[in-house]
Amino acid sequence: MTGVPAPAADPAAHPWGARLAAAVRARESALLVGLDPDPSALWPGATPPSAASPADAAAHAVADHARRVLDAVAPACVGVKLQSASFERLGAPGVAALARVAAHARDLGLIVLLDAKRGDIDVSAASYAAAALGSTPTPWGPVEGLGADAVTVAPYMGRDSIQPFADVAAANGRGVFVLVRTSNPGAGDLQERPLGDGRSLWERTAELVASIGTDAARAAGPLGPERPALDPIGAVVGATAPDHLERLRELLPRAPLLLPGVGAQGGRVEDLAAAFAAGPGAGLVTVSRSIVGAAAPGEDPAEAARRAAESLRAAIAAVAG
Ligand SMILES: O=C(O)c1cc(=O)[nH]c(=O)n1[C@@H]1O[C@H](COP(=O)(O)O)[C@@H](O)[C@H]1O
Repeated sequence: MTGVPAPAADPAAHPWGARLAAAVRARESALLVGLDPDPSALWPGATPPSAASPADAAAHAVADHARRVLDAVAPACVGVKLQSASFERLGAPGVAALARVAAHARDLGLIVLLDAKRGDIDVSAASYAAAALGSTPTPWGPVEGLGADAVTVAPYMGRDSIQPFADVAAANGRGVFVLVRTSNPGAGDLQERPLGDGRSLWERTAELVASIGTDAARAAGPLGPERPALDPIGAVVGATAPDHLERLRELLPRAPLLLPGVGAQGGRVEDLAAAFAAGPGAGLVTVSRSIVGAAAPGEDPAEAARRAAESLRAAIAAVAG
């Protein structure tokens, strides 16, 4: 333990990299459970209030499902990745459910990562960043956003679209994960394209992320021995392309890497060793379907999810060393 408290305690007082590493050490897990709730495929048992509107009923059921998933798997996890649109699609009740689920995750001591893949011009990016990670000054006083610990960001619009997230994150002890080399088949369409200098677009994106991360670390304090091992700006790197991991780690020596794509998309924890090289928090594996949908027909979904999460936690620990 480093003396840096785990996620919920006064985030602004400690840089994200140090907080993330402390959380992974304290919980002995580098696993984030992903919640992408489909209202038509929830765990059985939710009973919405009678006479509720469809949106209220669905949001109630989604929140109840999400709470039960978290209660089952939290002991094996360091955090939860909440897929924003899965909640937003239920309108205002869905957004309220997202906030309630985030609060429940925090109560369980989990890091809350909002997976919203934002990307916009600077002024709009600042609004998105405040909504996810910060607060907004108003004539009536500051208004808190969701209070997530970190958010995913799409880099297509370039440095000035990412920088507001880095700024809001730094001011609040939060983190950012920028899409660098995603897990989906379409990643090849653009990210693998060679640029004029022979490097691929994902390599150039990784360099941009490293540069923003170094600037953020410099702004937080001297880049000497006191600098946390991890920068506040991380990268999303699909577990479906493990051959890229060594090069990514070379380009991003201090970035936390968020690794989706294990299980349902074919990625394997055993292939991810290079991601963990920079120490606790350097590699974070996020798994949605293979945990939440782990149960065989007739099996208790909570027990199956608990077992799947525990087995992933152990597999990651074995690879991370
Ligand atoms: O940013 C992400 O979380 C993400 C990036 C990526 O490259 N691939 C990817 O599948 N994801 C997310 O991971 C989740 C799917 O996880 P699985 O159900 O475990 O395959 C969804 O929320 C995706 O949006």
